[in-house]
Amino acid sequence: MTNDAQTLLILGASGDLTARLLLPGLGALLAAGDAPPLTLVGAGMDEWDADHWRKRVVDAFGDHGTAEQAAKVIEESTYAQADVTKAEDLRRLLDGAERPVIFFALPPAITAKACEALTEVDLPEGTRLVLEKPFGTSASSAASLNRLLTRLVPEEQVHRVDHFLGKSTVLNILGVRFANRIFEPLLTSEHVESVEIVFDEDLALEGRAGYYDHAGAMSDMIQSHLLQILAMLTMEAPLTLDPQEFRDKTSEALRATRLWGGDAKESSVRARYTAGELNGRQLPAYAEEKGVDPSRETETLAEVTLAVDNWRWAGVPFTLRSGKAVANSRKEAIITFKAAPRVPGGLHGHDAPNRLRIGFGPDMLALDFTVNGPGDPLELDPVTWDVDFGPGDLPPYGEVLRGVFDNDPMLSVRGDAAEQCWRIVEPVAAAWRAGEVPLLEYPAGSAGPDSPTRTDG
Ligand SMILES: O=P(O)(O)OC[C@H]1O[C@@H](O)[C@H](O)[C@@H](O)[C@@H]1O
Repeated sequence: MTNDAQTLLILGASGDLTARLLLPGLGALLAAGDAPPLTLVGAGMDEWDADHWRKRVVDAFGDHGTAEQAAKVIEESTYAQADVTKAEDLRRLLDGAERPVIFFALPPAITAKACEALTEVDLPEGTRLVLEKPFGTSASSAASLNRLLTRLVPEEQVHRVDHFLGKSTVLNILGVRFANRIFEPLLTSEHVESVEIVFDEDLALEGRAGYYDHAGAMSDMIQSHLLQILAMLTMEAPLTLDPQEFRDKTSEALRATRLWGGDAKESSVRARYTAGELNGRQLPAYAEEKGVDPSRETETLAEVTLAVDNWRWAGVPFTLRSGKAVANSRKEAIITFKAAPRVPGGLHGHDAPNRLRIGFGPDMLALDFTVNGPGDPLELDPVTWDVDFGPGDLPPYGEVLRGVFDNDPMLSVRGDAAEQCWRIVEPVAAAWRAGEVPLLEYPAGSAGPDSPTRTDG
């Protein structure tokens, strides 16, 4: 941890992201004693006084707020009403800030305007820019935003946040693959039949129409988070976790990734939930949720099958899927191995595939395989070995902020990777816009629409 004093300036301080994820992550980091001496400044359109802002911070920090450094940060924290798309307001906010971290907790269009305005401001030494997903809305808008950012600070000082990279089991993929000899030699097209990366949630829209109705499941989850997991699962071993080296490897994997079979009609599914009951809650149809424009045809569940077209993975389908309001929600990467080439005659009874599963909530690792089980010694039975990791020391936003304060961009998405992620999903988005893939329906609280690629279990 660096001991240089820093200022965390949150643009969009009154928003949902700040209260729900960013401040709780900061509180946990401060309570863990892992943050530098910090000044916290909130800025937003709302006319708040400092007391109102501090109360929001206290609420968001929860129990962490009583830790010594957290209490000090709260006490000294200030709030400024500002139009963050105006250079004069940004200049005022940055006046006297030490090595500022500017966190854009804002929608993409406002972030782009705020960055534009920053080109007219002399940025203090050591300024870092932290941008939320979605980073742009297409490969070309992401490329323009990247060009704009290079006019502000060097790439190592740009942190494109993907909080999935701060999740402990996502980071655990590195240890599972590259610190063991057991799994890595099997992770090739010779042994792997298929891979699924599934993040189904029992959460529904939860009042986020303003953002979600313009994003939909593919931009919200697949284009960002699930492609990052795919990159971690398919990358070659980095020499070190030096950010340049690590991100070269993940970018290389993304560059090899394209739509399976090249036809979105065959390789994608889109759907949205209708009314239903989920965990005792009656949910309205998505189209009837407050703030939703039904004519937009926003999907609440997306599934895309991809190929990672390189020597190691050619021929293995990778299916990425995420849905809202799904019952028994699964959050796992499931690597399904090919069957044993031949089971000796005489062994009988069970032929379920071997699987390695990496869970992203609950955080766990499991291996499903076949043994001669109890009873009849020649009858085969399935067994599962699993490891429960429990939560990481810090919530994902705590990890992300630790990287930013330490000037370590490893957990942030590099500019070229952000463009690649859009490039991968664009043929699907185009086919959806053209109506080539039907928008299916599934009742909230069901398992989602039927999909030929689906593995239940
Ligand atoms: O499970 P987590 O860590 O909250 O992440 C899932 C969330 O990730 C966010 O980035 C998405 O915008 C949400 O729609 C989603 O619910």
